[in-house]
Amino acid sequence: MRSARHLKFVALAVFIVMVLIAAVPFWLNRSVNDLLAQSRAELRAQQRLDDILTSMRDAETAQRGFVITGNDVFLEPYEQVRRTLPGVLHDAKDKAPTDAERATAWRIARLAELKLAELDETIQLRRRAGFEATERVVSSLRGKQYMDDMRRLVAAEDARSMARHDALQADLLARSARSFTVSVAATACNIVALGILLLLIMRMLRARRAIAGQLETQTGQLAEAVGLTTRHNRELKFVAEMLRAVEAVPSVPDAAPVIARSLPKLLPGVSGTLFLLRDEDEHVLDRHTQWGTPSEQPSEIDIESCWSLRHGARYRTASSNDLPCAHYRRPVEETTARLCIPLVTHDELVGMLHLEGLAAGPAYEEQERLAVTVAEQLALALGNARLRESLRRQSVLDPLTGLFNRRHFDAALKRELARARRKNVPVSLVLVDIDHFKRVNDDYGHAVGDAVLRTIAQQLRLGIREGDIACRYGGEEMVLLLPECAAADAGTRAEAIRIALAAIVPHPEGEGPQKVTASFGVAAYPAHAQDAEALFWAADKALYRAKQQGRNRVMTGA
Ligand SMILES: Nc1nc2c(ncn2[C@@H]2O[C@H](COP(=O)(O)OP(=O)(O)OP(=O)(O)O)[C@@H](O)[C@H]2O)c(=O)[nH]1
Repeated sequence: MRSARHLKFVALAVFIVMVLIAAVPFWLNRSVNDLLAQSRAELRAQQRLDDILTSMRDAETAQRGFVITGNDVFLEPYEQVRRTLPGVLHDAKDKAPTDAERATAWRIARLAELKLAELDETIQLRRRAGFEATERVVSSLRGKQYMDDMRRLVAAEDARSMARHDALQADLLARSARSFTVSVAATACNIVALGILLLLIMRMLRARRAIAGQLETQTGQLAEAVGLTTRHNRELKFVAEMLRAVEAVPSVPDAAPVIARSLPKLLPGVSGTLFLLRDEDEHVLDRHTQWGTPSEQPSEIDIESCWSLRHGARYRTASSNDLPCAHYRRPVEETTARLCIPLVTHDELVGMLHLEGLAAGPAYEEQERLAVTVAEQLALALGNARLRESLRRQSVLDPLTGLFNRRHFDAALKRELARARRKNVPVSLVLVDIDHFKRVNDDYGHAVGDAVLRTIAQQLRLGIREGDIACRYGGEEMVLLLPECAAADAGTRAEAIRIALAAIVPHPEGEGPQKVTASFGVAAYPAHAQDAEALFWAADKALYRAKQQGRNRVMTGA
């Protein structure tokens, strides 16, 4: 841009110089014209003086003819001069080019007027007194003197005027020659300047074309960038929407339908399968969801069956030359690509995204970039969901037995009692206390005691329905909360658990007790108590009775 401005400035300067150069011959021509005008004015002034002299000669000849003949016919030229002379005299005096010439013109005019007066006088005399009288006056030579003076003045002026005219001609010739030389030089200069100007204009046009080309390229790049940004923004919006939805799910499996709904929007035409790492087995991933028209995939895969999981990096197959993963059930197609992306967050594997039907060719790179971005974000969101789930579980679960803890039990008891009141249904409570547990600890140590606690917890879990809650209330005391269960049914269930527990041989190798029993205290709302505290107290009293009556038994109600 700066160089274009610079070029414009130089072009303008060259143009001004050209105009100035072109003006020089005009200026010289004007001075030549001035000289010509001067020369012409000189000639006209001279001509006017000559005209006066000629007129006066004509008038004198006419006067002579009249004096000799007395015939008025001879006076005609004289009359003509009388009519025209004043104007001629006035012009001669007024239009003389210089002061000296003006003074001479005045003197000649004065002589002409005197001569004319003398001619008048002789003509009048001829009419009045006849030829002789007139001849005497004419012979006085007064009129001749006027004419001689006039002739002398005009001749002197002629000579001076010729000299001046010659000088002007010489000057004119010199100036014309100079003007020609300058004109030729100016034309040559202007041709050179024009050439420079043309070169500059061509350079300017070239620079402009280059700038226009650059601008066009930049405009194209800008449009491409805007298109790319718009597409990225749309993708980011979809990713953000998906992540928000995944963040809101209560557990990792709940995220599956959200992902299956969102990914087709982000990767249209691409089918996929989401595998998630199994909680209790770090080598197995379960198939959680699929979308699009995916190929058949196993319901669970081993880490070893996928190259991406083995190497911890995305794995792509796009032709039959590529080694397929073991979880592929169909051979690799030549027209589309498959991509396995491990979902890893904070160096921990969360799952694996298997994509199919990816475009082959250059569009693939773009799809892969997006798929990897989505997978990274998804791994993070799923990792967070898993963390949230685990934290939530930890806050309500007892770490040793995996049963709910006392805090959760208290809240659940209140909630179930309120529901029972609203729905007018019973709720039962079963307190479970291990018999002679102190002995187990004393005889085999706390580790074995803990193992016994876990065995009993497992047995309790197995013995209750879905929706029932088993808690470790504290120490070796556990409690079952059985919604919509009356005292009799609760007693029957407790009895079944008791029998199952008594039948277990926890340590067949002899490194722990061969038998474990527990006592059960059962109480129910509304049969034995109306509120949580009373219900618990009633169940505790029943438990106490079971202990009192020899342990390993179930006692019910107040
Ligand atoms: N190993 C282990 N022992 C526990 C735990 N919590 C409580 N205990 C033990 O459980 C025993 C409870 O003993 P007691 O209350 O005297 O009753 P018991 O020996 O079971 O006798 P009865 O209930 O009358 O049959 C104590 O020795 C506690 O130390 C635990 O988390 N792990």
